[in-house]
Amino acid sequence: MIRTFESPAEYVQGRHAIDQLGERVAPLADSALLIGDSDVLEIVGADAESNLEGHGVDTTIEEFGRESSQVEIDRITELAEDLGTEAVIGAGGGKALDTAKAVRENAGGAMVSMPTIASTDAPTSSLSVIYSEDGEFERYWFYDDHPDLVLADTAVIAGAPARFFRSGIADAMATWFEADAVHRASGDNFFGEGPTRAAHRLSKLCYELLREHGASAVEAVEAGIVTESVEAVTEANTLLSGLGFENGGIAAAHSVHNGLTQLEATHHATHGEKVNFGIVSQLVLEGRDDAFIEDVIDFSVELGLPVTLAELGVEDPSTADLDRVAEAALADGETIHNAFDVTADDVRDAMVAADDLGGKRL
Ligand SMILES: NC(=O)c1ccc[n+]([C@@H]2O[C@H](COP(=O)([O-])OP(=O)(O)OC[C@H]3O[C@@H](n4cnc5c(N)ncnc54)[C@H](O)[C@@H]3O)[C@@H](O)[C@H]2O)c1
Ligand SMILES: [Zn+2]
Repeated sequence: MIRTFESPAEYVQGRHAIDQLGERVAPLADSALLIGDSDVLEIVGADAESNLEGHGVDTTIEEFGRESSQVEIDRITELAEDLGTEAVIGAGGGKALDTAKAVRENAGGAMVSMPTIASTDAPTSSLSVIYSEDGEFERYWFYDDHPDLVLADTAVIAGAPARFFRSGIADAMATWFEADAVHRASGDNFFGEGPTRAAHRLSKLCYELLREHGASAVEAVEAGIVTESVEAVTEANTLLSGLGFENGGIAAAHSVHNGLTQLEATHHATHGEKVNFGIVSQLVLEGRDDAFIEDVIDFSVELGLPVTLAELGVEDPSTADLDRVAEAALADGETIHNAFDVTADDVRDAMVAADDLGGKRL
């Protein structure tokens, strides 16, 4: 079996890491197009621009329209090509970073991820998740290249609403359960090859850090302060989860997430919040014992993560709705097939059971 492990070229994390943006981008490019939505630009736009310009990187800023859709990718690609910029910098959450990656794929040059929230493991990966303009999951888009630089400023991340940080913990917890399921089923990683032992162990370290530091890190972010717990969890959410999911492979939790996007009512829930429900659904599919599942649910509840469909916005779902979610979770190419041989009835019933178990622990 061929095993592969790939990663971004450089990862930088810490309080005021943004002060190093210019010196780290300058060796990669003489000009940059920085994209972020209006809220993100308000927070980091001016600092990023002056730091880049201060290191001789000619910088253009463009407001991102908030959805990683083909239409938005095409619009920004045209701008990057017209400007002839040598680097695309994505600032913000997963959607801005995924859009920046797609623009780099189209326009060439270097790609820099500057996550301003630790909400997902998108910053390090070499793929984008593409949605319709209405926010429904459409497809994954895989690239040959990883980001050239990932720069995470923990002062910015700890200053953001804690909900994003909690969501990143859920996305990162899924990394362990999914990589472990793929490992046991001899499934593939995101590169279509076997996962390395390193990927499996990094995913486990990711989960351990979350269990050890998750609660205190969430409290710190609620207070807007940076502690070593915040550093540990940011690293787990961003670096370890990113390396772990891509190199270790994902499974049912993310397929349930993708299925849930079929229901309009879930669109206000974050990626991580939907993934959290997917984790418990996956554990039910695996036939884990009651105590194990209750422990994961209790940790989620302690952190304030949703464990029921109602918390995701879906009150009293009809069987037809749940069947639609289950069928979407089992669509061709879905990652659930990496580790599970199950039917739509199995997935629907696992979601009903997860919802029921979650409701009992609230
Ligand atoms: N490509 C991958 O490998 C990968 C992995 C996981 C998730 N994803 C994708 O990532 C997306 C979800 O990302 P997300 O949950 O980060 O949502 P998001 O990108 O929509 O960002 C959420 C919000 O955070 C706000 N924000 C960002 N930084 C802030 C700050 N410092 N302070 C205040 N507000 C701030 C933004 O304005 C935005 O409204 C989904 O599309 C998902 O599919 C991709
Ligand atoms: Zn995810």
